[in-house]
This record gives sequence, structure tokens and C-alpha cells, in this order.
Amino acid sequence: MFSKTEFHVLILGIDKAGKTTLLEKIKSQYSNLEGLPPDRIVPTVGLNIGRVEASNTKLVFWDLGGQPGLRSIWEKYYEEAHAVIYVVDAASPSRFEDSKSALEKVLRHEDLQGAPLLILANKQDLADAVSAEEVARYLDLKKLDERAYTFLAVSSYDGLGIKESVNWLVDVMERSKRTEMLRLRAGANLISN
Ligand SMILES: Nc1nc2c(ncn2[C@@H]2O[C@H](COP(=O)(O)OP(=O)(O)OP(=O)(O)O)[C@@H](O)[C@H]2O)c(=O)[nH]1
Ligand SMILES: [Mg+2]
Repeated sequence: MFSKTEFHVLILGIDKAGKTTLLEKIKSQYSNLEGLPPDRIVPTVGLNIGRVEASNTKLVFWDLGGQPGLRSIWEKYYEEAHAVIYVVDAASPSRFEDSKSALEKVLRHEDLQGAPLLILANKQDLADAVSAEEVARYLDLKKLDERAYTFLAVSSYDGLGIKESVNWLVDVMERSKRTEMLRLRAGANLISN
């Protein structure tokens, strides 16, 4: 009853967007553990889990592989997710279209209804990275009104924007109807078991 709320955050995005590098950076900023350095990170095939505490809440991050053949696994995690981080490589315009269609598919799925969405324009340390506003323009998402969402610029290398991202997520998840729905469902399961 009095334990800290635990929030599940799903990290999605196409391959090479920088999801695992982001997770390792979050881990190194929010725990005493050293995250893996970028040169030790390989393409994700299974699931990486990262647990951190931030603003008096427990956050559990689920990082999945973004290669085309692995994207069908994403939906298995939707039901339990409080929020989604969608990572975009802001320095690879040639992949924006793939990124946009993969995200549109995510947003159409009913198991993610109302889930807050944080879209990250990653790799801001690269000179040719475009801004968060430009990523928003490229993605040109429709019908996002029923969920809280925002675009932020980050670099998973130097840590730019990561604290701001985590703060936004915690704040929004604490107030979201989806969190309330997941809480009620967990309670109902406790009673019926
Ligand atoms: N310059 C720069 N490179 C980055 C950044 N984040 C990730 N990378 C690089 O981008 C490549 C892909 O990073 P990953 O973290 O493995 O990407 P991923 O999204 O987890 O990829 P999958 O697991 O295949 O879906 C690696 O070479 C990283 O070093 C960043 O913020 N800046
Ligand atoms: Mg990965």
C-alpha cells in the first residue's frame, strides 16, 4: 500500500535510433551503476530492462529491438506500459519515413490507448541532427489529442535533455488516466485471485 508507485516505460523506435544507448545513459545518470559505454552496445534482439528511482518513483524501462523483424514483439508489452518513449535518430533523415510509419502503427494499437508519449530527437551531439521541432514536422502525427505527448531534443552520448525527459515522464504518468486505469486493473486482479 505504501510502497512507491512503479511505472513501466516502453522504449521504442526503429533500429539504430539509439534506444539502448539512451537506456544506459539514463541508468548511469540515475543510479550508482555505470551504464554500458556506447562501444559495448550491440543491436538488441531480446529485452533490456533498466530500473531506476527518480522523483520518489520507481521507473522500469523496457528496451526492445527495432529491426523490422523484431517490431512484431513490441505489442506484447503494450498492455502493461504506463508510457512510451519513441526514439528517433535526428541525424538520419533517410530513415524518418520508416520511423514515422512504425510510430503510426504503435499509436493505432488499442492496448496503448491514452499512454503518454515522449518523442526524442536523439543524437543532438551530431552536427547534422535536426531539432525536435523539425522531427515533429517530419512525423506530422495526427489524432494525438487524447494522450499527453511532447517532443524533446536529447543526446544519449552526452546526456543532453535526459533529466528533462525523465521529469516530463514522471510528471505526466503521475497525472494520467492510463495510470489510474492500470492501478484499478491491478487491484481487480488482486481481488479475483
Ligand atoms: N552520435 C550519437 N550516436 C548515438 C547516440 N545514441 C546512439 N548512438 C549510436 O547509434 C547506434 C545505434 O545505437 P543503439 O543504442 O544500439 O540503437 P538501438 O535503437 O538500441 O538499436 P536496436 O537495438 O537495433 O533497435 C550506435 O552506433 C550508437 O553508438 C547519440 O546520442 N549520439
Ligand atoms: Mg537496442
